[in-house]
Amino acid sequence: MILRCLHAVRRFIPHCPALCRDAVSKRSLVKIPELLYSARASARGLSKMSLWPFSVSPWDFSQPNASWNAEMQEVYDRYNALCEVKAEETEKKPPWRKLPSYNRSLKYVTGGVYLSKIIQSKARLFTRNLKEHGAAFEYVVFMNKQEKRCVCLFQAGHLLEGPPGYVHGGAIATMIDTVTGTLAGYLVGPVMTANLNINYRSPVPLGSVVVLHGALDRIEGKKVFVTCRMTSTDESKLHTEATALFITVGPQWNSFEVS
Ligand SMILES: CCCCCCCCCCCCCCCC(=O)SCCNC(=O)CCNC(=O)[C@H](O)C(C)(C)COP(=O)(O)OP(=O)(O)OC[C@H]1O[C@@H](n2cnc3c(N)ncnc32)[C@H](O)[C@@H]1OP(=O)(O)O
Repeated sequence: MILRCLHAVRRFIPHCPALCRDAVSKRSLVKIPELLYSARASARGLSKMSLWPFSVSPWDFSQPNASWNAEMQEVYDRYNALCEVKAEETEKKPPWRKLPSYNRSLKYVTGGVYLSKIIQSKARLFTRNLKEHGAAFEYVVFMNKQEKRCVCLFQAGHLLEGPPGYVHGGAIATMIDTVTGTLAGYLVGPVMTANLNINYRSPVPLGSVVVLHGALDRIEGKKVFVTCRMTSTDESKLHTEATALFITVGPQWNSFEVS
């Protein structure tokens, strides 16, 4: 019973590997009181951090944090202000909405209802699973449903280095997939990427802030075509251009097997 509890603790404290390794070895059972004390201490520490998984209200990674540079904060403030602007009298909501973002996104988005409970409990979004703020993907998506477009502010951390001093092309592709996929998913429900075409026009300096502009091109049956441009924050410099095709997927996801 105790072992099963410790295994459960190991599953839910992914950021405490040393404790988990110790906790599941039978030899360390004699140290259980110490381990429990240590687990409590870890829990206290982790609960102050963003990734504590037992938190009642999940951590929203779209909130500003200390790793953001002045430019990221300034552009964020600008778009965030748009989310508070009242639209025409006839419309109740402002046209812009800042999307929350969690490290277990599927749990909290509409599409998650199509997935089995097991998939939901295991599903992670890899862009949101690093402990260190600012090390990799710092981003926020603002959605304009009326205009069927979105913008994403992206600050690239040092772990995303490809060519010396510049962001890796795969990391850029990840962000384009994330932004276009979020837009498609927001507009039509759960989708899978079928095709992604990227033209890299100019390298993105590591640590810099860029803006991704995603826009719906068209919808044809199950196919959702989205375009994306990645530019400097003042839009004077084009970094990448991309087109993406998403295919809507539905309840058949329930038949996915989980190992
Ligand atoms: C409140 C907040 C909301 C949002 C909050 C979101 C939170 C967080 C978001 C993070 C956002 C991350 C977004 C990442 C999204 C991935 O990264 S998904 C992972 C990468 N993608 C994959 O692994 C997909 C693998 N491929 C597949 O599973 C299947 O091939 C697909 C794509 C589902 C298509 O399935 P299929 O059975 O082939 O589709 P099928 O019905 O036969 O074809 C439909 C149509 O599409 C066409 N088609 C299919 N594939 C292709 C292709 N590759 N090229 C061209 N045409 C194609 C077919 O020809 C057909 O055309 P029509 O005959 O209808 O004209």
